[in-house]
Amino acid sequence: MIVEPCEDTWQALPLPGADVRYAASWLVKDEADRLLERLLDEISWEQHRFLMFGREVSAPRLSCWIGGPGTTYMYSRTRFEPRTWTPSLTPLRARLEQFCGAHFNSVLANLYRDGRDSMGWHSDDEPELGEQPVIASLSLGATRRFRLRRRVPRGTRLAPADTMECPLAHGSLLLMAGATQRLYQHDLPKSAAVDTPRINLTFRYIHTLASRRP
Ligand SMILES: O=C(O)CCC(=O)C(=O)O
Ligand SMILES: [Fe+2]
Repeated sequence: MIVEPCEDTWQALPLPGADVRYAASWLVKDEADRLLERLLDEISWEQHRFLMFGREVSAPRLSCWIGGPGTTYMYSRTRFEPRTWTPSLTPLRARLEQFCGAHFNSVLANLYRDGRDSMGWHSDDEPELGEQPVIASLSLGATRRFRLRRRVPRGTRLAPADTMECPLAHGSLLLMAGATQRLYQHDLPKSAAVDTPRINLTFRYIHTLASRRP
């Protein structure tokens, strides 16, 4: 499938020290609709399990880690071997590389089946992503609340006003670059009112580190 981004411009989010940009309708609605249908079918959705406080837990969403050879990804002390690129994702990756001026060799696909699925606060700061990762995040389906907040030392209180919210619309693209992961965390909270699915694709570049853990 050829994905033709529509003309759009970046809107920078006012987060000191970070580089976060949002393009509200990177894909026109028809293309976004078709891509959502294709990906629901094409991706082999799995429930990832990982360690949290020493216990194995199931992620509250379905996921699939996709990439080329050597793009093994470690998070929460769990190792994910990549699945291969799918027919819709290959041309999409090329378009995104051109639009963002960056290389991507992998993508984490997440499927939030409805508003009960979510993702907790985290930064995408694993060593294999490098010092200043460029992450392109494409959203399809239900609009969900994406939040960002500054990383602060443990025990520091943050006021509600310290959290910025950016609803991610069907066909939108969010780019996180520079010091964003080092300085900020993000999450996708549960939303009781949402009863339709959403797919999010975060395109990344995995560096092969000589010192990687086995
Ligand atoms: O679903 C989203 O918009 C966020 C996904 C995310 O943060 C991630 O995959 O690391
Ligand atoms: Fe993330």
